[in-house]
Amino acid sequence: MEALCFIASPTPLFRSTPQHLTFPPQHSKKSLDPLAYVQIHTDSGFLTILQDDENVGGLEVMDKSGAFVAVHPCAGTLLVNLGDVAKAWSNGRFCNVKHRVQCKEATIRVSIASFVLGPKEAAVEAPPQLLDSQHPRLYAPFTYDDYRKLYISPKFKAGEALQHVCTHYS
Ligand SMILES: O=C(O)CCC(=O)C(=O)O
Ligand SMILES: [Fe+2]
Repeated sequence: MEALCFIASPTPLFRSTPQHLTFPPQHSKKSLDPLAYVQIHTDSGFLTILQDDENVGGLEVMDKSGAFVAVHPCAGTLLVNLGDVAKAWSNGRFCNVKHRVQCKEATIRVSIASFVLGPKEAAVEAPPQLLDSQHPRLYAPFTYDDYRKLYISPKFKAGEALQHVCTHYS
């Protein structure tokens, strides 16, 4: 059995890597959740447009209390969620939702994720209009490529990488 995650072709703002998820989930580290197709994470880019499997569930998003809420399959819909670049650019106003995909059924699960990442070379930084004395800059400017290196580091397993580009003001 297997689950497939097809990902759209790259442009400077729109880029990704194909994933092929097998059933049962296979992990290199025993400490990881054995029921997860995709471990808890935030997406690294600005936003993700997801066409999930219309029949097989498994996607769960974390609410403000830290509890996971299932996103049930809904035919004919797309799901959009914001990622780390959106949170940094908005100076914390947009939420980079934590989510995971749990293995609920021994069957094929197909999802299509399209990632809008961020500028290829320019820095991601909150514009001056979003900053004032009540809202000091929360994140040091970074390029998406540099941030991606931090994001994929094995040190950050659960969507915590963005915390490491905080400025000293926060
Ligand atoms: O397949 C899904 O429902 C979500 C996949 C996902 O979270 C991702 O690729 O970042
Ligand atoms: Fe994701």
